[in-house]
Amino acid sequence: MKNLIATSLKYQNGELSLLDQRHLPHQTQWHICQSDDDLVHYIQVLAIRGAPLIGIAATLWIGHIAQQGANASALLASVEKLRASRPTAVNLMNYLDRLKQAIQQGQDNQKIVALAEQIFAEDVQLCAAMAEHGARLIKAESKILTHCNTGSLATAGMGTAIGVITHAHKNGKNLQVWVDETRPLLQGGRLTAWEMQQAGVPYKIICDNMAATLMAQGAVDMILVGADRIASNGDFANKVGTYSLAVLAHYHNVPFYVVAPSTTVDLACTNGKKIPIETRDPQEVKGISAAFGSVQWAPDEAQVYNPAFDVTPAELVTGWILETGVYSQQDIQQGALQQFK
Ligand SMILES: CSC[C@@H](O)[C@@H](O)C(=O)COP(=O)(O)O
Repeated sequence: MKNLIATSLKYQNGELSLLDQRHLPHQTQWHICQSDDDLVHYIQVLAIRGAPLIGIAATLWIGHIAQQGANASALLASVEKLRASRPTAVNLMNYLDRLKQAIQQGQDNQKIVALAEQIFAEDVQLCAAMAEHGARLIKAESKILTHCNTGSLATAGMGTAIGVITHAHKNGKNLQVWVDETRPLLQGGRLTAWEMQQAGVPYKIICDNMAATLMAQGAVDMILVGADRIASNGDFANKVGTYSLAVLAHYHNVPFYVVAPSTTVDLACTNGKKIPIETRDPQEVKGISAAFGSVQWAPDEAQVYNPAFDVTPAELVTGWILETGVYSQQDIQQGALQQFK
C-alpha cells in the first residue's frame, strides 16, 4: 500500500502508525499497530477517535493485512472484529462494509489494497467539499461555537465542522471560536484548542455549562458541530452535550448546523431513537483518567452514568452541511438524504 499521511495516523513503509490522542496536546506519542487487537484497543481507549478517523484506521489496517497476504476468511474475520470496536459512529461500519463486499465478491488482495487507498483519498475529498459549502454560510467577524473535536485529528482530511471553520478563517473571515471543553474527556479543551492553535484561529475555551450565558449575551452567531450517525429523518448522534447546545440555540435563535459527510448517514436508521449509543467507563466521569495523570474527585463508591453521545432531533437543526451541499429541514423532510442510498 502506498504511503498515506493524516494528522493522527500514517501508513508509511508498510507500517500503520497512530498518534495517541490521549496524550495531546502535551505529548506526541505514536504507536505502531501490530494486530487487530491492537487497533481495537486503540479505538476503544480513544487513542484514535472521531467518526471518520476510526473508519479510516480500520480501512488502512485491512489494506495492510491484505498486502501481507491474508486470505479472504482472515480478512473477513478482521473486518468483523474492527466493526464491533465502537457502536455509534457509522463511518466505521460503512467503510468496513465496502471492503467486506469487495472481499466477498472474490476481489484479489491488490484490489482490496487499492480500495483502502481510495477510501482514504475520498475521506480527504469529502472534508474539502464540506469546507467549501460550509464556509460560504459564514459571515465575516462571526463568533462560532463548536463542541468536541471534528478537525484533522478526527478525519483523514481537514475535518468536518472544524474544516469549515479553518477554511473560512483562511478565506479571511476573521472569526472568533468558542471551544466547548467537552466533558468528560475534554476533546474540545485538549484537541480542538490544539487544532485552533495550529491553524492560527482566535479561540477561547469555555466549560460546557457556560454556553447558555454566552448565547444570552448575544456572543454566539452560529454553532457548528459534527456527527457520528445521521438517521434518514435528519436526527443525529454526536458527542454528549450536543443536544443541550441545540436546545439552547433554539431558545436563543442561534443558527445550529451539523457538518458531516455522507459516510455518516445511516438510512437503515429511520430516526434518532434507533441509533446505538455507547456507554463508557464510569471512571471517565469520576476523575481524570490515567491518560491525563490520575486524579479522582468523586467517592470510590459513586455510581455513574456515562453515555458518550446524545441525539439531536432534526427539528432543532438549521441545516445539514454535507459534501453535496447544505440542506434545510424542508430538504431533509423531502428525502434529501435518500441520494446516499
Ligand atoms: C468529524 S468527527 C465527528 C464526531 O465523531 C465527533 O464530534 C465526536 O463525537 C467524536 O467522539 P469521540 O468519542 O471523541 O470519538
